[in-house]
Amino acid sequence: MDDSLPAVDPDVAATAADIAEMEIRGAATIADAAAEALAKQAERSEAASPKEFRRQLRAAAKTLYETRPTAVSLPNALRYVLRGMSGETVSELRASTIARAEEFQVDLAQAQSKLGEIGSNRLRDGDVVMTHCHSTDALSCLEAAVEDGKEIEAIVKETRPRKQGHITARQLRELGVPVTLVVDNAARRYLDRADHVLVGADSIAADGSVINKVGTSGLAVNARERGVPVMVAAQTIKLHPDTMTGHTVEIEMRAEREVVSDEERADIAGEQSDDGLTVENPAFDVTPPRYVDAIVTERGQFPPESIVILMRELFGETTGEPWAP
Ligand SMILES: O=C(COP(=O)(O)O)[C@H](O)[C@H](O)COP(=O)(O)O
Repeated sequence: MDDSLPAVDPDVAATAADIAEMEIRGAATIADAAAEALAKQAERSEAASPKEFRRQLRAAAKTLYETRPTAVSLPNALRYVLRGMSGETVSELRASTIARAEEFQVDLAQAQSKLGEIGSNRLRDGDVVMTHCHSTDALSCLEAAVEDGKEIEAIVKETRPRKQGHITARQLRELGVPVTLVVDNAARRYLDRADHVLVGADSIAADGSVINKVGTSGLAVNARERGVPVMVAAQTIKLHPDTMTGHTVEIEMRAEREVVSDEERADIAGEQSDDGLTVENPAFDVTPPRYVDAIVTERGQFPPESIVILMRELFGETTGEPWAP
């Protein structure tokens, strides 16, 4: 990678900052914003040569890529747009990049609604669904079920430390779905009332492991023990091609202030020095495939163990950094 990459457009820098600070969050939304940012870089570029244009786009992709490490939808989106950048002149390169980014955004939205229809077929009238975090793919399944006239109820886990469950609760209420909001620790008790656990994914590994908001794996283990099926709603943009060649998915560690304030930390430390106090804040965890009943994509639903077939078909042996030529 070239160290002397040019500065990026201020809007690209702003999008990157919003992703890092989680103003823009959730794997599909991040992918959509990244594609749009690349289009903006292309549109605003004043590059004097095709070579310079390509360097600017690579710089923009690198800036966006370095924001958060776990959701593979981000590098998949960047790779998709950059691979569509073609032409001999700056204006051809610009037009092809913008068109490719738009195509990506349209496909993303269509895939989500297709996935929603497929996922909703698993839900019956009167079902109670337990959710974790906030996933637009999971919401799409619930929305399609409601549009089909099914009465659905939801038990929504709060999802500490950032309480994305509140976003889920609000959106479900907008759909008219009755919501019971519970703290994460109450999930096992409320699984007795649930017919399904429904979550999204940030990445799906080749062995069918699901990487999603921390707390998903514990929920899935408890659901298996209680006999409640676990359904993962994940567009194929969440399939992690590098895992086909043995790479693991990096789990993002976030700031300890999301868990304890400075004041709370000082209070815990009391009279002691706080040297011996460690606060860890992993944002995601890994749910092994044996706890997952179905991965629902826009291409149909799959048992987790067979997802690698779809992954190979869609991504071939693609690996490497998204801006690699
Ligand atoms: O774990 C999260 C969000 O984590 P964060 O809030 O840390 O980004 C979501 O379940 C997935 O990203 C899927 O979301 P979607 O289905 O919208 O892609």
